[in-house]
Amino acid sequence: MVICCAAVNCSNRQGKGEKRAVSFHRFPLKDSKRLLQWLKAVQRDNWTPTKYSFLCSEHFTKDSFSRRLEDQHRLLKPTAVPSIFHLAEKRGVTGHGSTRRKERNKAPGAVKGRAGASLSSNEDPAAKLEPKKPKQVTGREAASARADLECLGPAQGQASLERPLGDSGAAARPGTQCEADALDEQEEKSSMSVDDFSPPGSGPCRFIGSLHSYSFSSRHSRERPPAPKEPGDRKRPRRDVEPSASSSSPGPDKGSAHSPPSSSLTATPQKSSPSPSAPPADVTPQPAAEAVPSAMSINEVILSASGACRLIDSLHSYCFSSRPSKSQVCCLREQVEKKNGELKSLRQRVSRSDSQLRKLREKLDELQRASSPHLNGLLLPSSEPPTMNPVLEPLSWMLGTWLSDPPGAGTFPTLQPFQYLEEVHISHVGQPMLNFSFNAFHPDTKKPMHRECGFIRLQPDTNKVAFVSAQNTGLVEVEEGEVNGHELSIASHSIARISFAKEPHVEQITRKFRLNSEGKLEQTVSMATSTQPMTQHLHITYRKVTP
Ligand code: HEM
Repeated sequence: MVICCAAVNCSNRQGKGEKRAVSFHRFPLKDSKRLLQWLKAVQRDNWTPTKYSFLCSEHFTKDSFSRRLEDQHRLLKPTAVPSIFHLAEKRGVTGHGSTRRKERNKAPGAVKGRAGASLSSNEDPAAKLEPKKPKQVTGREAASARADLECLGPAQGQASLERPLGDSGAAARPGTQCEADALDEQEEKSSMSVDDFSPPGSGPCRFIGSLHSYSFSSRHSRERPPAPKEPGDRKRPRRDVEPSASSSSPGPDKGSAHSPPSSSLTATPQKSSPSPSAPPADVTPQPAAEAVPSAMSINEVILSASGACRLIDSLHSYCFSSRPSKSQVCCLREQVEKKNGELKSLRQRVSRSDSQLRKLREKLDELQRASSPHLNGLLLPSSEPPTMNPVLEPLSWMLGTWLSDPPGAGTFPTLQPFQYLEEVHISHVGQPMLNFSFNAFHPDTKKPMHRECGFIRLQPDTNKVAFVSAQNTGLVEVEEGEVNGHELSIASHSIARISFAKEPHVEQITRKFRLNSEGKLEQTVSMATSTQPMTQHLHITYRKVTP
Protein backbone atom coordinates (compact mmCIF):
# COMPACT_ATOMS: atom_id res chain seq x y z
CA MET A 1 0.00 0.00 0.00
CA VAL A 2 1.37 3.36 -0.98
CA ILE A 3 0.13 6.05 1.31
CA CYS A 4 0.63 9.75 0.84
CA CYS A 5 0.33 12.50 3.35
CA ALA A 6 -2.58 14.81 2.57
CA ALA A 7 -0.96 17.87 4.09
CA VAL A 8 -0.12 20.85 1.90
CA ASN A 9 3.53 20.87 0.94
CA CYS A 10 4.21 17.52 2.47
CA SER A 11 5.60 14.91 0.15
CA ASN A 12 5.82 12.10 2.64
CA ARG A 13 4.56 8.85 1.37
CA GLN A 14 4.72 5.43 2.79
CA GLY A 15 7.86 3.64 1.77
CA LYS A 16 9.68 6.86 1.04
CA GLY A 17 10.34 7.89 4.57
CA GLU A 18 10.83 4.55 6.19
CA LYS A 19 14.12 5.53 7.68
CA ARG A 20 12.49 8.41 9.43
CA ALA A 21 9.85 6.09 10.73
CA VAL A 22 7.07 8.29 9.45
CA SER A 23 3.68 6.88 10.26
CA PHE A 24 0.45 7.69 8.50
CA HIS A 25 -2.87 8.26 10.16
CA ARG A 26 -6.36 8.27 8.79
CA PHE A 27 -8.65 11.26 9.15
CA PRO A 28 -11.14 10.69 12.00
CA LEU A 29 -14.10 10.52 9.62
CA LYS A 30 -16.40 9.17 12.26
CA ASP A 31 -15.60 11.77 14.86
CA SER A 32 -17.03 14.95 13.37
CA LYS A 33 -15.71 17.22 16.10
CA ARG A 34 -12.18 15.96 15.77
CA LEU A 35 -12.45 15.83 12.00
CA LEU A 36 -13.26 19.55 11.95
CA GLN A 37 -10.21 20.22 14.08
CA TRP A 38 -8.05 18.25 11.65
CA LEU A 39 -9.51 20.00 8.62
CA LYS A 40 -8.99 23.39 10.23
CA ALA A 41 -5.38 22.47 10.86
CA VAL A 42 -4.78 21.07 7.38
CA GLN A 43 -6.21 24.17 5.65
CA ARG A 44 -6.92 22.58 2.31
CA ASP A 45 -9.51 24.42 0.24
CA ASN A 46 -12.29 22.57 -1.50
CA TRP A 47 -11.06 19.25 -0.28
CA THR A 48 -12.84 16.56 1.63
CA PRO A 49 -10.94 13.68 3.19
CA THR A 50 -11.87 10.14 2.31
CA LYS A 51 -11.03 6.80 3.85
CA TYR A 52 -7.87 6.94 1.85
CA SER A 53 -6.70 10.26 3.15
CA PHE A 54 -3.87 10.22 5.62
CA LEU A 55 -1.71 12.63 7.52
CA CYS A 56 1.81 11.67 8.34
CA SER A 57 3.22 11.75 11.82
CA GLU A 58 5.29 14.84 11.12
CA HIS A 59 2.20 17.01 11.56
CA PHE A 60 1.63 15.91 15.09
CA THR A 61 3.45 16.90 18.23
CA LYS A 62 5.32 14.17 20.06
CA ASP A 63 2.77 14.01 22.80
CA SER A 64 0.11 13.11 20.23
CA PHE A 65 1.40 9.56 20.27
CA SER A 66 1.36 6.69 22.66
CA ARG A 67 3.17 3.39 22.46
CA ARG A 68 1.53 0.06 22.14
CA LEU A 69 2.72 -2.04 25.01
CA GLU A 70 3.43 -5.30 23.16
CA ASP A 71 5.65 -4.05 20.39
CA GLN A 72 6.19 -0.37 21.13
CA HIS A 73 4.47 0.66 17.91
CA ARG A 74 3.53 4.26 17.78
CA LEU A 75 -0.17 4.90 18.14
CA LEU A 76 -1.96 8.16 17.57
CA LYS A 77 -3.89 9.17 20.64
CA PRO A 78 -7.62 9.30 20.03
CA THR A 79 -7.67 12.99 20.93
CA ALA A 80 -4.72 13.99 18.78
CA VAL A 81 -5.06 16.95 16.42
CA PRO A 82 -2.34 17.83 13.91
CA SER A 83 -0.64 21.13 14.44
CA ILE A 84 2.62 21.17 12.50
CA PHE A 85 2.27 22.38 8.91
CA HIS A 86 4.33 24.34 6.44
CA LEU A 87 1.53 26.16 4.73
CA ALA A 88 3.54 29.19 3.73
CA GLU A 89 5.60 27.25 1.21
CA LYS A 90 4.29 26.79 -2.29
CA ARG A 91 0.57 26.92 -1.75
CA GLY A 92 -0.32 27.26 -5.39
CA VAL A 93 -3.39 26.52 -7.43
CA THR A 94 -2.67 22.86 -7.42
CA GLY A 95 -2.45 22.90 -3.65
CA HIS A 96 -1.45 19.79 -1.85
CA GLY A 97 1.22 17.60 -3.26
CA SER A 98 1.74 19.60 -6.43
CA THR A 99 5.47 19.11 -6.35
CA ARG A 100 5.07 15.42 -5.99
CA ARG A 101 2.72 15.17 -8.90
CA LYS A 102 4.87 17.31 -11.11
CA GLU A 103 7.66 14.89 -10.52
CA ARG A 104 5.46 12.00 -11.31
CA ASN A 105 4.11 13.56 -14.47
CA LYS A 106 7.63 13.87 -15.72
CA ALA A 107 8.04 10.13 -15.49
CA PRO A 108 8.19 8.22 -18.76
CA GLY A 109 4.80 7.17 -20.02
CA ALA A 110 3.13 9.62 -17.73
CA VAL A 111 -0.34 8.80 -18.88
CA LYS A 112 -1.35 9.55 -15.34
CA GLY A 113 -0.73 13.19 -15.98
CA ARG A 114 -3.26 13.32 -18.79
CA ALA A 115 -5.73 11.19 -17.05
CA GLY A 116 -5.45 13.22 -13.94
CA ALA A 117 -5.85 16.46 -15.80
CA SER A 118 -9.35 15.59 -16.90
CA LEU A 119 -10.30 13.31 -14.08
CA SER A 120 -13.22 14.71 -12.18
CA SER A 121 -12.91 15.46 -8.56
CA ASN A 122 -12.54 12.63 -6.17
CA GLU A 123 -13.64 14.75 -3.34
CA ASP A 124 -16.05 12.86 -1.25
CA PRO A 125 -18.50 11.81 -3.90
CA ALA A 126 -21.33 11.97 -1.40
CA ALA A 127 -20.66 15.53 -0.62
CA LYS A 128 -19.53 17.28 -3.74
CA LEU A 129 -20.71 15.93 -7.07
CA GLU A 130 -24.04 16.61 -8.73
CA PRO A 131 -26.13 13.85 -10.33
CA LYS A 132 -26.53 13.88 -14.11
CA LYS A 133 -24.21 16.86 -14.22
CA PRO A 134 -20.77 15.40 -14.37
CA LYS A 135 -18.78 18.53 -13.99
CA GLN A 136 -15.44 19.23 -15.46
CA VAL A 137 -13.39 19.93 -12.43
CA THR A 138 -10.79 22.50 -11.77
CA GLY A 139 -7.18 21.63 -11.76
CA ARG A 140 -7.11 21.93 -8.00
CA GLU A 141 -10.00 19.52 -7.53
CA ALA A 142 -8.46 17.05 -9.89
CA ALA A 143 -5.20 17.33 -8.09
CA SER A 144 -6.94 16.78 -4.80
CA ALA A 145 -8.65 13.73 -6.20
CA ARG A 146 -5.48 12.31 -7.54
CA ALA A 147 -3.61 13.03 -4.39
CA ASP A 148 -5.80 10.61 -2.48
CA LEU A 149 -6.22 8.05 -5.21
CA GLU A 150 -2.63 7.92 -6.17
CA CYS A 151 -1.82 6.88 -2.69
CA LEU A 152 -3.56 3.60 -3.22
CA GLY A 153 -1.65 1.27 -5.40
CA PRO A 154 -3.53 -1.34 -7.43
CA ALA A 155 -2.92 -4.00 -4.86
CA GLN A 156 -4.39 -1.84 -2.18
CA GLY A 157 -7.29 -0.84 -4.36
CA GLN A 158 -8.14 -4.46 -4.88
CA ALA A 159 -7.55 -5.38 -1.28
CA SER A 160 -9.71 -2.57 -0.11
CA LEU A 161 -12.57 -4.02 -2.05
CA GLU A 162 -12.08 -7.53 -0.88
CA ARG A 163 -11.88 -7.08 2.86
CA PRO A 164 -12.63 -4.51 5.50
CA LEU A 165 -10.20 -1.71 5.62
CA GLY A 166 -9.20 -2.64 9.12
CA ASP A 167 -7.67 -5.82 7.71
CA SER A 168 -6.06 -4.49 4.65
CA GLY A 169 -3.23 -2.52 6.13
CA ALA A 170 -2.10 -5.13 8.58
CA ALA A 171 -2.37 -7.93 6.09
CA ALA A 172 -0.47 -6.14 3.41
CA ARG A 173 2.33 -4.83 5.57
CA PRO A 174 2.82 -6.97 8.59
CA GLY A 175 5.36 -5.63 10.99
CA THR A 176 5.63 -2.25 9.30
CA GLN A 177 4.65 1.15 10.46
CA CYS A 178 1.41 0.60 8.64
CA GLU A 179 0.29 -1.57 11.49
CA ALA A 180 -0.20 1.67 13.29
CA ASP A 181 -2.62 2.61 10.56
CA ALA A 182 -4.40 -0.65 10.96
CA LEU A 183 -4.71 0.02 14.62
CA ASP A 184 -5.97 3.50 13.93
CA GLU A 185 -8.56 1.92 11.72
CA GLN A 186 -9.58 -0.47 14.46
CA GLU A 187 -9.79 2.41 16.88
CA GLU A 188 -12.25 4.10 14.56
CA LYS A 189 -14.02 0.77 13.98
CA SER A 190 -14.21 1.53 10.30
CA SER A 191 -15.41 -1.38 8.28
CA MET A 192 -16.36 -1.15 4.69
CA SER A 193 -19.98 -0.65 3.92
CA VAL A 194 -22.00 0.29 0.89
CA ASP A 195 -21.75 3.85 2.05
CA ASP A 196 -18.02 3.76 1.54
CA PHE A 197 -18.58 3.45 -2.16
CA SER A 198 -22.17 4.47 -2.53
CA PRO A 199 -22.51 7.64 -0.60
CA PRO A 200 -26.00 8.73 0.38
CA GLY A 201 -28.34 10.27 -2.13
CA SER A 202 -27.08 10.45 -5.64
CA GLY A 203 -23.44 10.46 -4.61
CA PRO A 204 -22.50 7.32 -6.54
CA CYS A 205 -24.03 8.62 -9.73
CA ARG A 206 -22.27 11.88 -9.35
CA PHE A 207 -19.04 10.09 -8.74
CA ILE A 208 -19.52 7.81 -11.70
CA GLY A 209 -20.56 10.79 -13.77
CA SER A 210 -17.29 12.39 -12.97
CA LEU A 211 -15.53 9.26 -14.15
CA HIS A 212 -17.49 9.45 -17.38
CA SER A 213 -16.32 12.96 -17.89
CA TYR A 214 -12.81 11.67 -17.62
CA SER A 215 -13.52 8.93 -20.07
CA PHE A 216 -15.24 11.21 -22.59
CA SER A 217 -12.56 13.79 -22.40
CA SER A 218 -9.99 11.13 -23.18
CA ARG A 219 -11.97 9.94 -26.14
CA HIS A 220 -12.79 13.30 -27.59
CA SER A 221 -9.37 14.68 -27.23
CA ARG A 222 -8.20 12.20 -29.85
CA GLU A 223 -9.66 10.52 -32.83
CA ARG A 224 -10.40 7.02 -31.82
CA PRO A 225 -8.69 4.46 -34.02
CA PRO A 226 -10.14 0.98 -34.51
CA ALA A 227 -9.68 -0.95 -31.32
CA PRO A 228 -6.86 -3.33 -31.96
CA LYS A 229 -6.73 -6.63 -30.19
CA GLU A 230 -3.47 -6.54 -28.39
CA PRO A 231 -2.97 -9.74 -26.50
CA GLY A 232 0.21 -8.34 -25.10
CA ASP A 233 -1.73 -5.73 -23.22
CA ARG A 234 -2.91 -8.16 -20.67
CA LYS A 235 0.57 -9.41 -20.06
CA ARG A 236 1.99 -6.01 -19.31
CA PRO A 237 3.21 -6.43 -15.78
CA ARG A 238 1.78 -4.15 -13.08
CA ARG A 239 0.81 -1.45 -15.52
CA ASP A 240 -2.83 -2.14 -15.18
CA VAL A 241 -5.02 -4.08 -12.94
CA GLU A 242 -7.60 -6.03 -14.89
CA PRO A 243 -11.09 -5.09 -13.88
CA SER A 244 -12.17 -7.98 -11.79
CA ALA A 245 -15.90 -7.77 -12.42
CA SER A 246 -16.98 -11.37 -12.61
CA SER A 247 -20.15 -12.88 -14.01
CA SER A 248 -21.87 -11.93 -10.81
CA SER A 249 -20.92 -8.33 -11.17
CA PRO A 250 -23.98 -6.19 -10.76
CA GLY A 251 -23.40 -4.41 -14.04
CA PRO A 252 -25.25 -5.49 -17.19
CA ASP A 253 -22.12 -5.27 -19.31
CA LYS A 254 -20.36 -8.19 -17.75
CA GLY A 255 -18.43 -9.10 -20.83
CA SER A 256 -17.09 -5.68 -21.31
CA ALA A 257 -16.20 -5.43 -17.69
CA HIS A 258 -13.98 -8.42 -18.23
CA SER A 259 -12.23 -7.31 -21.31
CA PRO A 260 -11.13 -3.74 -21.25
CA PRO A 261 -7.62 -3.31 -22.41
CA SER A 262 -4.96 -2.05 -20.15
CA SER A 263 -5.38 1.31 -18.67
CA SER A 264 -3.66 3.48 -16.23
CA LEU A 265 -7.08 4.23 -14.90
CA THR A 266 -8.29 1.20 -13.09
CA ALA A 267 -11.92 0.82 -12.29
CA THR A 268 -12.38 -2.35 -10.33
CA PRO A 269 -15.86 -3.50 -9.45
CA GLN A 270 -15.75 -5.81 -6.50
CA LYS A 271 -15.16 -9.44 -7.18
CA SER A 272 -18.24 -11.63 -7.24
CA SER A 273 -19.90 -10.27 -4.24
CA PRO A 274 -22.42 -12.51 -2.49
CA SER A 275 -24.30 -9.49 -1.31
CA PRO A 276 -26.34 -7.30 -3.63
CA SER A 277 -25.34 -4.41 -1.48
CA ALA A 278 -21.66 -5.00 -1.96
CA PRO A 279 -19.76 -1.94 -2.99
CA PRO A 280 -19.28 -1.70 -6.71
CA ALA A 281 -15.79 -0.48 -7.20
CA ASP A 282 -13.01 1.72 -6.30
CA VAL A 283 -11.33 3.87 -8.83
CA THR A 284 -7.66 3.83 -8.41
CA PRO A 285 -5.35 5.67 -10.75
CA GLN A 286 -1.93 4.24 -10.33
CA PRO A 287 1.11 6.32 -9.68
CA ALA A 288 2.53 6.83 -13.13
CA ALA A 289 6.10 6.41 -12.10
CA GLU A 290 5.44 3.04 -10.57
CA ALA A 291 2.76 1.60 -12.75
CA VAL A 292 3.81 2.67 -16.25
CA PRO A 293 7.32 1.60 -16.91
CA SER A 294 7.15 2.60 -20.57
CA ALA A 295 5.12 5.09 -22.57
CA MET A 296 1.72 3.90 -23.71
CA SER A 297 0.53 4.20 -27.24
CA ILE A 298 -2.40 6.38 -28.22
CA ASN A 299 -4.38 3.24 -28.94
CA GLU A 300 -3.69 1.90 -25.52
CA VAL A 301 -4.80 5.10 -23.93
CA ILE A 302 -8.03 5.21 -25.93
CA LEU A 303 -8.73 1.59 -25.26
CA SER A 304 -8.14 2.27 -21.63
CA ALA A 305 -10.69 5.03 -21.71
CA SER A 306 -13.13 2.76 -23.51
CA GLY A 307 -12.66 0.01 -20.96
CA ALA A 308 -13.05 2.44 -18.15
CA CYS A 309 -16.22 3.69 -19.76
CA ARG A 310 -17.74 0.24 -19.79
CA LEU A 311 -16.77 -0.27 -16.21
CA ILE A 312 -18.32 3.02 -15.34
CA ASP A 313 -21.52 1.80 -16.98
CA SER A 314 -21.44 -1.25 -14.77
CA LEU A 315 -21.00 1.03 -11.80
CA HIS A 316 -24.06 2.92 -12.95
CA SER A 317 -26.03 -0.28 -13.10
CA TYR A 318 -24.92 -1.08 -9.58
CA CYS A 319 -26.05 2.31 -8.61
CA PHE A 320 -29.49 1.75 -10.13
CA SER A 321 -29.77 -1.71 -8.62
CA SER A 322 -29.16 -0.25 -5.18
CA ARG A 323 -32.05 2.17 -5.56
CA PRO A 324 -34.87 -0.27 -4.83
CA SER A 325 -33.25 -1.14 -1.55
CA LYS A 326 -33.06 2.54 -0.75
CA SER A 327 -36.73 2.92 -1.50
CA GLN A 328 -37.40 -0.10 0.70
CA VAL A 329 -35.52 1.60 3.48
CA CYS A 330 -37.61 4.71 2.93
CA CYS A 331 -40.75 2.60 2.99
CA LEU A 332 -39.71 0.95 6.25
CA ARG A 333 -38.86 4.30 7.70
CA GLU A 334 -42.33 5.56 6.81
CA GLN A 335 -43.87 2.51 8.46
CA VAL A 336 -41.81 3.04 11.60
CA GLU A 337 -42.85 6.69 11.68
CA LYS A 338 -46.48 5.68 11.24
CA LYS A 339 -46.24 3.14 14.07
CA ASN A 340 -44.57 5.75 16.24
CA GLY A 341 -47.48 8.06 15.57
CA GLU A 342 -49.96 5.33 16.53
CA LEU A 343 -48.00 4.61 19.69
CA LYS A 344 -48.06 8.27 20.59
CA SER A 345 -51.82 8.52 20.16
CA LEU A 346 -52.28 5.32 22.21
CA ARG A 347 -50.16 6.79 24.97
CA GLN A 348 -52.28 9.92 24.92
CA ARG A 349 -55.44 7.81 25.17
CA VAL A 350 -54.02 5.83 28.09
CA SER A 351 -53.07 8.99 29.89
CA ARG A 352 -56.58 10.42 29.23
CA SER A 353 -58.12 7.21 30.64
CA ASP A 354 -55.87 7.45 33.67
CA SER A 355 -57.00 10.94 34.44
CA GLN A 356 -60.66 9.96 33.90
CA LEU A 357 -60.20 7.04 36.30
CA ARG A 358 -58.64 9.32 38.86
CA LYS A 359 -61.57 11.71 38.60
CA LEU A 360 -64.06 8.84 38.98
CA ARG A 361 -62.27 7.62 42.10
CA GLU A 362 -62.34 11.06 43.59
CA LYS A 363 -66.05 11.29 42.84
CA LEU A 364 -66.69 7.89 44.45
CA ASP A 365 -64.79 8.94 47.55
CA GLU A 366 -66.86 12.08 47.74
CA LEU A 367 -70.08 10.07 47.45
CA GLN A 368 -68.96 7.67 50.16
CA ARG A 369 -68.07 10.51 52.45
CA ALA A 370 -71.43 12.09 51.81
CA SER A 371 -73.34 8.83 52.48
CA SER A 372 -71.66 8.04 55.82
CA PRO A 373 -70.03 11.21 57.07
CA HIS A 374 -69.50 9.85 60.58
CA LEU A 375 -67.86 6.57 59.65
CA ASN A 376 -65.23 7.84 57.32
CA GLY A 377 -62.46 6.85 59.66
CA LEU A 378 -63.54 3.21 59.61
CA LEU A 379 -64.92 2.79 56.10
CA LEU A 380 -62.39 4.65 54.07
CA PRO A 381 -58.90 3.36 54.21
CA SER A 382 -56.75 6.35 54.87
CA SER A 383 -53.38 6.59 53.23
CA GLU A 384 -51.66 5.74 56.51
CA PRO A 385 -52.61 2.54 58.40
CA PRO A 386 -53.75 3.04 61.98
CA THR A 387 -51.15 2.60 64.64
CA MET A 388 -51.46 -0.74 66.38
CA ASN A 389 -52.57 -0.55 69.98
CA PRO A 390 -49.61 -1.73 72.10
CA VAL A 391 -51.91 -4.09 73.98
CA LEU A 392 -52.00 -6.24 70.84
CA GLU A 393 -48.28 -6.70 70.68
CA PRO A 394 -48.29 -10.34 71.93
CA LEU A 395 -50.72 -11.25 69.13
CA SER A 396 -49.15 -9.13 66.39
CA TRP A 397 -47.74 -12.24 64.73
CA MET A 398 -51.29 -13.16 63.76
CA LEU A 399 -51.86 -9.96 61.78
CA GLY A 400 -52.20 -10.18 58.04
CA THR A 401 -54.04 -11.88 55.25
CA TRP A 402 -53.42 -15.58 55.03
CA LEU A 403 -54.25 -18.19 52.43
CA SER A 404 -54.46 -21.94 53.00
CA ASP A 405 -51.30 -23.59 51.74
CA PRO A 406 -51.79 -26.48 51.29
CA PRO A 407 -55.59 -26.95 51.50
CA GLY A 408 -56.97 -27.62 54.97
CA ALA A 409 -57.82 -31.15 56.08
CA GLY A 410 -61.20 -31.89 57.67
CA THR A 411 -61.81 -34.98 59.75
CA PHE A 412 -64.29 -36.28 62.31
CA PRO A 413 -65.37 -39.78 63.22
CA THR A 414 -68.77 -39.24 61.67
CA LEU A 415 -67.45 -37.60 58.50
CA GLN A 416 -65.58 -38.58 55.37
CA PRO A 417 -62.22 -36.76 55.37
CA PHE A 418 -62.47 -33.61 53.29
CA GLN A 419 -60.33 -30.74 52.08
CA TYR A 420 -61.06 -27.07 51.99
CA LEU A 421 -59.51 -23.76 51.06
CA GLU A 422 -59.56 -20.86 53.46
CA GLU A 423 -58.78 -17.16 53.41
CA VAL A 424 -58.07 -15.47 56.70
CA HIS A 425 -57.96 -11.75 57.50
CA ILE A 426 -56.65 -10.67 60.87
CA SER A 427 -56.37 -6.91 61.26
CA HIS A 428 -56.85 -4.03 63.66
CA VAL A 429 -58.11 -0.47 63.39
CA GLY A 430 -56.06 0.95 66.23
CA GLN A 431 -58.33 -0.49 68.87
CA PRO A 432 -57.02 -2.96 71.52
CA MET A 433 -58.41 -5.96 69.66
CA LEU A 434 -57.88 -7.95 66.51
CA ASN A 435 -60.64 -8.30 63.93
CA PHE A 436 -60.77 -11.64 62.19
CA SER A 437 -62.66 -13.42 59.47
CA PHE A 438 -62.23 -17.04 58.36
CA ASN A 439 -63.83 -17.87 54.98
CA ALA A 440 -63.71 -21.48 53.76
CA PHE A 441 -64.30 -22.59 50.16
CA HIS A 442 -64.78 -25.89 48.43
CA PRO A 443 -61.44 -26.81 46.85
CA ASP A 444 -63.02 -27.84 43.52
CA THR A 445 -66.15 -25.77 43.13
CA LYS A 446 -64.74 -22.82 45.07
CA LYS A 447 -68.16 -22.40 46.62
CA PRO A 448 -68.25 -20.75 50.05
CA MET A 449 -68.46 -23.16 52.95
CA HIS A 450 -67.91 -22.46 56.65
CA ARG A 451 -67.49 -18.78 57.59
CA GLU A 452 -66.90 -17.09 60.87
CA CYS A 453 -65.80 -13.68 62.05
CA GLY A 454 -65.22 -11.93 65.32
CA PHE A 455 -62.62 -10.41 67.57
CA ILE A 456 -59.67 -11.45 69.62
CA ARG A 457 -59.04 -9.45 72.77
CA LEU A 458 -56.19 -9.46 75.21
CA GLN A 459 -56.62 -8.66 78.85
CA PRO A 460 -54.24 -5.74 79.34
CA ASP A 461 -50.94 -6.59 81.02
CA THR A 462 -51.65 -10.35 80.88
CA ASN A 463 -51.35 -13.07 78.28
CA LYS A 464 -55.04 -13.88 78.70
CA VAL A 465 -56.93 -13.95 75.44
CA ALA A 466 -60.64 -13.94 74.62
CA PHE A 467 -61.82 -15.17 71.23
CA VAL A 468 -65.33 -14.12 70.23
CA SER A 469 -66.77 -15.70 67.10
CA ALA A 470 -70.01 -15.82 65.11
CA GLN A 471 -70.32 -18.64 62.59
CA ASN A 472 -72.58 -18.99 59.57
CA THR A 473 -73.82 -22.27 60.98
CA GLY A 474 -75.75 -20.29 63.63
CA LEU A 475 -73.19 -20.84 66.36
CA VAL A 476 -71.90 -18.07 68.57
CA GLU A 477 -69.07 -18.87 70.90
CA VAL A 478 -66.51 -17.45 73.23
CA GLU A 479 -63.18 -19.17 73.69
CA GLU A 480 -60.54 -18.14 76.14
CA GLY A 481 -56.98 -19.09 76.67
CA GLU A 482 -53.39 -17.82 76.63
CA VAL A 483 -50.87 -16.55 74.19
CA ASN A 484 -47.32 -17.76 74.73
CA GLY A 485 -44.81 -16.58 72.24
CA HIS A 486 -46.10 -17.46 68.81
CA GLU A 487 -48.72 -19.88 70.07
CA LEU A 488 -52.31 -19.19 71.13
CA SER A 489 -54.30 -21.96 72.81
CA ILE A 490 -57.97 -21.39 73.58
CA ALA A 491 -60.95 -23.49 74.57
CA SER A 492 -64.68 -22.82 74.47
CA HIS A 493 -65.96 -20.77 77.38
CA SER A 494 -69.54 -20.48 76.20
CA ILE A 495 -71.42 -21.67 73.13
CA ALA A 496 -74.82 -20.52 71.91
CA ARG A 497 -76.68 -21.46 68.77
CA ILE A 498 -79.81 -20.65 66.90
CA SER A 499 -82.84 -22.63 67.83
CA PHE A 500 -82.88 -24.53 64.61
CA ALA A 501 -79.13 -25.34 64.46
CA LYS A 502 -78.31 -28.58 62.76
CA GLU A 503 -77.52 -31.58 64.91
CA PRO A 504 -75.41 -33.03 66.32
CA HIS A 505 -74.63 -29.91 68.32
CA VAL A 506 -71.10 -29.00 69.16
CA GLU A 507 -70.57 -28.89 72.91
CA GLN A 508 -66.88 -28.13 73.29
CA ILE A 509 -64.29 -26.56 71.06
CA THR A 510 -60.55 -26.16 71.39
CA ARG A 511 -58.23 -24.31 69.00
CA LYS A 512 -54.55 -23.80 68.67
CA PHE A 513 -52.92 -21.13 66.51
CA ARG A 514 -49.17 -21.06 66.03
CA LEU A 515 -46.64 -19.40 63.79
CA ASN A 516 -44.35 -22.16 62.62
CA SER A 517 -40.64 -21.96 61.88
CA GLU A 518 -41.40 -21.28 58.19
CA GLY A 519 -43.43 -18.19 59.13
CA LYS A 520 -46.68 -19.96 58.33
CA LEU A 521 -49.78 -19.76 60.48
CA GLU A 522 -51.30 -23.05 61.59
CA GLN A 523 -54.74 -23.66 63.06
CA THR A 524 -55.97 -26.88 64.63
CA VAL A 525 -59.61 -27.22 65.72
CA SER A 526 -60.97 -30.05 67.82
CA MET A 527 -64.53 -30.44 69.06
CA ALA A 528 -66.83 -32.61 71.06
CA THR A 529 -70.42 -33.05 69.90
CA SER A 530 -73.41 -34.52 71.50
CA THR A 531 -72.43 -37.82 69.93
CA GLN A 532 -68.61 -37.72 69.75
CA PRO A 533 -65.88 -37.02 72.29
CA MET A 534 -63.24 -34.35 71.74
CA THR A 535 -61.66 -35.17 68.38
CA GLN A 536 -59.72 -33.15 65.84
CA HIS A 537 -62.01 -31.65 63.19
CA LEU A 538 -59.68 -29.36 61.25
CA HIS A 539 -56.02 -28.79 60.57
CA ILE A 540 -54.81 -26.12 58.21
CA THR A 541 -51.65 -24.16 57.41
CA TYR A 542 -51.73 -20.65 55.90
CA ARG A 543 -49.11 -18.61 54.14
CA LYS A 544 -49.10 -14.89 54.56
CA VAL A 545 -50.01 -12.93 51.45
CA THR A 546 -49.99 -9.37 52.82
CA PRO A 547 -48.41 -7.72 55.80
C1 HEM B 1 -64.95 -24.06 64.92
C2 HEM B 1 -65.50 -24.23 63.77
C3 HEM B 1 -66.34 -25.37 63.43
C4 HEM B 1 -67.21 -26.06 64.16
C5 HEM B 1 -67.53 -25.81 65.62
C6 HEM B 1 -67.76 -27.10 63.36
C7 HEM B 1 -68.66 -27.98 63.74
C8 HEM B 1 -69.21 -29.03 63.04
C9 HEM B 1 -70.13 -29.99 63.48
C10 HEM B 1 -70.68 -30.07 64.83
C11 HEM B 1 -70.38 -30.80 62.49
C12 HEM B 1 -71.27 -32.00 62.49
C13 HEM B 1 -70.48 -33.27 62.76
C14 HEM B 1 -71.27 -34.54 62.63
O1 HEM B 1 -72.15 -34.65 61.78
O2 HEM B 1 -70.96 -35.45 63.45
C15 HEM B 1 -69.60 -30.34 61.38
C16 HEM B 1 -69.55 -30.89 60.10
C17 HEM B 1 -68.89 -30.44 59.09
N1 HEM B 1 -68.02 -29.43 59.11
FE1 HEM B 1 -67.56 -28.28 60.62
N2 HEM B 1 -67.22 -27.03 62.14
C18 HEM B 1 -66.35 -25.99 62.15
C19 HEM B 1 -65.55 -25.56 61.11
C20 HEM B 1 -65.64 -26.11 59.89
C21 HEM B 1 -64.89 -25.63 58.82
C22 HEM B 1 -63.88 -24.43 58.83
C23 HEM B 1 -65.16 -26.38 57.76
C24 HEM B 1 -64.57 -26.21 56.43
C25 HEM B 1 -65.15 -26.27 55.31
C26 HEM B 1 -66.11 -27.37 58.22
C27 HEM B 1 -66.62 -28.33 57.42
C28 HEM B 1 -67.55 -29.29 57.87
C29 HEM B 1 -68.13 -30.28 57.02
C30 HEM B 1 -67.83 -30.42 55.52
C31 HEM B 1 -68.97 -31.02 57.79
C32 HEM B 1 -69.80 -32.17 57.34
C33 HEM B 1 -71.06 -31.73 56.62
C34 HEM B 1 -71.89 -30.88 57.41
O3 HEM B 1 -72.35 -31.38 58.49
O4 HEM B 1 -72.19 -29.78 57.03
N3 HEM B 1 -66.35 -27.19 59.48
N4 HEM B 1 -68.88 -29.27 61.76
